[in-house]
This record gives sequence, C-alpha cells and structure tokens, in this order.
Amino acid sequence: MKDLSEILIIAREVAWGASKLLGSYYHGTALAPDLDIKYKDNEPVTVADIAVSEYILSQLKAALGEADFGYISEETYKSQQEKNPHEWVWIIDPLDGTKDFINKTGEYAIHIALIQGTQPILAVVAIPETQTLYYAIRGGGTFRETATGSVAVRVNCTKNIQDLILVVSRSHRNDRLEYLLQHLPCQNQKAIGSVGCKIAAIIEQQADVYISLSGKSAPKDWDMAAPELILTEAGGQFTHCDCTPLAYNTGDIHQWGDLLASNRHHQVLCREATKILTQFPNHSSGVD
Ligand SMILES: Nc1ncnc2c1ncn2[C@@H]1O[C@H](COP(=O)(O)O)[C@@H](OP(=O)(O)O)[C@H]1O
Ligand SMILES: [Mg+2]
Repeated sequence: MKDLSEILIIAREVAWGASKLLGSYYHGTALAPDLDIKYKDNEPVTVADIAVSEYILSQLKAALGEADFGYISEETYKSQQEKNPHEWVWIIDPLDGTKDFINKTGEYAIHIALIQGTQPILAVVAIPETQTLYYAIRGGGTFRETATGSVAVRVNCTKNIQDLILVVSRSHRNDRLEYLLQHLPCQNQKAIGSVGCKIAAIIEQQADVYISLSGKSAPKDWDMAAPELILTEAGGQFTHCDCTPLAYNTGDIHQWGDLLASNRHHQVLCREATKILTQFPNHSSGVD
C-alpha cells in the first residue's frame, strides 16, 4: 500500500478536480448545469452532489483500488448499511452545505477523509468559492493550499470566553440549540453554512467555537470526519460535550449527540454547554 504522504498527494489532486467540477455547477458553466433538486430524508440532493460523488469515487478507486480501502460517500450510502469491514475507509461528502449551495451563499465545501478503525488519519476540505483547500495527516499539522502554494495553519486565540465568536448552522436548528445559544457566555454568534466552512472560519480566526446538537435528525460521518481532523491538527479540539471523542464507521452513520469544536477554553465550554442543556425546560423537544 502507498504511504500516507503519497495518498495525500492523490487526495489533494482529486479534491482540486472536485472543487473545479462543483464550482462549475455553482456558476452555471457545467455542460448540463440544471441542478434538478430532489429531496432525500428532507435534505436536498442535486445533480452536482451526484456528479461530484461519482468523480471523487472513480478517481480515488482508479488511483488506490478497492483491495485495501472501503469507500463511503453520502450519495452512494444506503440507509442501515453495516459498518464497512475495511480497516481503511474513505468517507466522502461531495457537497457539504447543499442548502447553502442552492441558496447561493457561497458557503459549501467538499470533504474527503480517510478513517483508520474509527478515527480520521488523513483529511482534505476544499472550499470552491475561496479556491482553498485545507489538508492534514494525523500528527503532521494542517495546511492551507491555494494557487500560490501551501502554508501551515494553526489556531491562535487569546480571547476571554465572553469574547469568543460562535458559529452555528443556518438551517439545522432546534429549540434546544436556541436555548443554549441564549445562555452561553459567548454572545457573539453568527450563522455559516456547511460544517467544512464553519471549521475553516475557526482555523482562519474568523470564529472560535462551533456547536452542533442532534435532534430528530443528526449529522452523519461525512459531515464531521474531515473537518474534525483539519481542526484538531491545527491545534483545536472537536469532541462531544462530555469531552469524549467522535467515532466513525461504527455501524451507525449518524453523529448523534451534542458536539463542540473550539480553538480555546474547550473543557470550560463543554462544561458550560452541558450545564445549560440540563436546564433546558423541554427535554423531549428536538425539532429540526
Ligand atoms: N441536525 C442535523 N440533522 C441532519 N443533518 C445535519 C444536521 N446538522 C448538520 N447536518 C448536515 O451537515 C451538513 C451541513 O449542514 P449546515 O450547513 O446546516 O451546518 C449538511 O449536509 P449536506 O449539505 O452534506 O447534505 C446537513 O445535512
Ligand atoms: Mg452532502
């Protein structure tokens, strides 16, 4: 099998190709740019999601084969699918932030993560609208790549907890999340689409904290795996609110629970969030 640095070169090349393809649908320059929006489990799926998924899977499989690797993509995943039996599994979101892509906010991303066992060891997050790619190998730091080259990036926050800027989903919110947002010590809050774009905002020091609470629905492995590694390798933390790690390819593709990503004050934020959520008056409400 190729080593991780060789695999990363392939994953970056595939991510750049995918970024160009996805951008061509966004800007209407694709050969057949009609998005033909359909709904699957109340979430929109477009022709762009499917085309980019096919592109990434075919490119990775052509370069790396299927003997050593399993492949899970949002668009080919079948509900109730079992845990993938491979030790090394690619988990792919060809279009993270489909709603924002359709609504033309520019906040959408491509996630490509390689999982070993249950943890991400290699990740690429591409953001077509800024023509930027973030990549990481576990233990090797995170890099930002643009047309002019790659530079190492690290989170750097010296703020007090009250001054932190919190990012949350624009479209996946419920009463429990609104209650938490009202009671947290950090009241600078902004909505950004796509998990990849929210985590990129933290790496780029435009934000400090991201919170995701599952309700009746939950984000999936492909929403979190690549963003988690690019943040933690840049020096941030990304855990459940009880500070336990996320796990992937476990047999349940959902990331249920209360998740918190931050660049500083992680334990304090997790403790505060847990305390506030236990005071939420309607424990059974989870509307998404
Ligand atoms: N509570 C939730 N339930 C279901 N999906 C969620 C979710 N929170 C986030 N997601 C998924 O995470 C991605 C980013 O969401 P958001 O922009 O709201 O942060 C979206 O996936 P896709 O766009 O890949 O389908 C969305 O479906
Ligand atoms: Mg998607």
